[in-house]
Amino acid sequence: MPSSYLLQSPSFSTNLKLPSKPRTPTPTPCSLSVKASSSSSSSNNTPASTSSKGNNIRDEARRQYLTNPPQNQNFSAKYVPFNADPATNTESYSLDEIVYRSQSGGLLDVQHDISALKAFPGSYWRALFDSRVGKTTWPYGSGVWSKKEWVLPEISSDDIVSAFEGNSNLFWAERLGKHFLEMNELWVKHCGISHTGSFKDLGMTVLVSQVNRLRKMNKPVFGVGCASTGDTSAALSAYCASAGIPSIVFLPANKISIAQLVQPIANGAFVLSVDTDFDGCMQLIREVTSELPIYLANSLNSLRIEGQKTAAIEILQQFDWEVPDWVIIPGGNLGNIYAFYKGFHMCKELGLVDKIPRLVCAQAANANPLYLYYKSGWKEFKAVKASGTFASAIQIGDPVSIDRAVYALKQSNGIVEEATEEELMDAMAQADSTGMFICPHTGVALTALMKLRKSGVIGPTDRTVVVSTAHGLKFTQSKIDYHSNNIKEMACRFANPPVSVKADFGSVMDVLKKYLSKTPK
Ligand SMILES: Cc1ncc(COP(=O)(O)O)c(C=O)c1O
Ligand SMILES: N[C@@H](CCOP(=O)(O)O)C(=O)O
Repeated sequence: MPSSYLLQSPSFSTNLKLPSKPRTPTPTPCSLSVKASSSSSSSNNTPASTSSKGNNIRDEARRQYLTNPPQNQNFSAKYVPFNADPATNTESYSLDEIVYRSQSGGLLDVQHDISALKAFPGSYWRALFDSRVGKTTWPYGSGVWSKKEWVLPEISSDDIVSAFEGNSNLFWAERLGKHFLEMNELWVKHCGISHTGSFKDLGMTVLVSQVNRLRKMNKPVFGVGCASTGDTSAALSAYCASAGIPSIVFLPANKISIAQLVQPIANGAFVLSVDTDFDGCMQLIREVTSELPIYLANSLNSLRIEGQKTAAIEILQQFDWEVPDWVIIPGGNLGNIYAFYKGFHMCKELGLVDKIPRLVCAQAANANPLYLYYKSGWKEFKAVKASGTFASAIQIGDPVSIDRAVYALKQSNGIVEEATEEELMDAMAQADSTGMFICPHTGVALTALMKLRKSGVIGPTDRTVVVSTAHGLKFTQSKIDYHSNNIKEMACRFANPPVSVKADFGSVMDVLKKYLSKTPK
């Protein structure tokens, strides 16, 4: 068992002696009045959070809305059963209802009024979204809320709880691509460079904003709860704290990193450390939220998907609306793979692009129910008992969004791959050696890429995006274990342990000369 699991107390010790283009706004291309890019705060040299009249950015958004309300915009969204046949389905719910499951017990999906959105051409949406990047206009400075019409079109900007999440870095991983993968077009979408250090912020801003609205409507929501492997709980507690809403998090005891554990504690959440695994916590929170006025924040709640899907739209935007060939995503509870599919699909359906990328979902071999299902030719799904993995945030054996993931993969001609502990840790170390500092889950996704490159499925010139889902700084213990050669039955081929040396000139020179003679120029 990796030693990071043993971390529950901050007083752990280790063998390793490590020192303790913003875009130019494009004019909106149609006569529709769009409050896209009020530039009052940036054009008059006043601080971003206050206008020249002393209003804050929320006040300014309200004033803009009242003086110049949007014309001809009847955008709306509702819950429908996931993958229901639109021709026969009669079941739907307002987003202001508290409902997580369909009548038959299946998943729900947020369905947008596509015909209202289609009243505007793809070129309109592209220009509108592009015009909002790099601004502080409330709420469009967020990469999620810059697509508000496609996310929660009916929520008042006043109710939005946002840390201006999203707009994350999509960078060209030149050396990793060329050196380790013989490919020129490897890109990493760094969703972990975010407010709480993971992609969960994208969905949580949407969910907590809707909760804020529900509470103002006097709906019975005392607080918001989730089960978590560490990232959902961090995001939930931060957004709730920012809105003054109580949060309750169920964490599997001794199975998340110290950095993740401390996040909800610091943000004032009510933290339950439960003696079970994530699947056990998930079961408990589902039961609890059906009894108590605690709103369920896991991605079973389809509101989360609406925020997470914006990362896919961002990728297209960052490539100037050119579609990459492949997008590789690590999967656990499996909401995110569907969120990416949904974002890409909406862009195609609404004419922003003409195709979607092929999706790859990557799982840890120790927690691989989707992989096994895929390998069976989608014959029979069986939940598994997930074992310990360094990719601890995806240690999930009974994913709630299994149906969503299968749908996304089938619709995108997708593939599922898996990574052993050694493969994912080696991949992480290789990526880090090219200047990154990725999380083990991104190591899982990179392993999938390495396998697909080796088998020739992904070609040397294919433009490929690996989604990095969390910040590496949340998972330093795994890196310490690896670079200390401190993992049972793992060769740690790329370990780079520090060299202990006496504090005298001669010893230091000896060590350096040896290093220089061995290191290739
Ligand atoms: C860092 C990280 N990567 C990947 C995932 C997988 O996302 P999903 O559960 O949506 O499949 C999670 C959470 O499960 C995560 O926290
Ligand atoms: N990795 C997740 C697991 C729960 O995922 P969710 O997206 O279904 O809430 C976490 O960080 O808790």
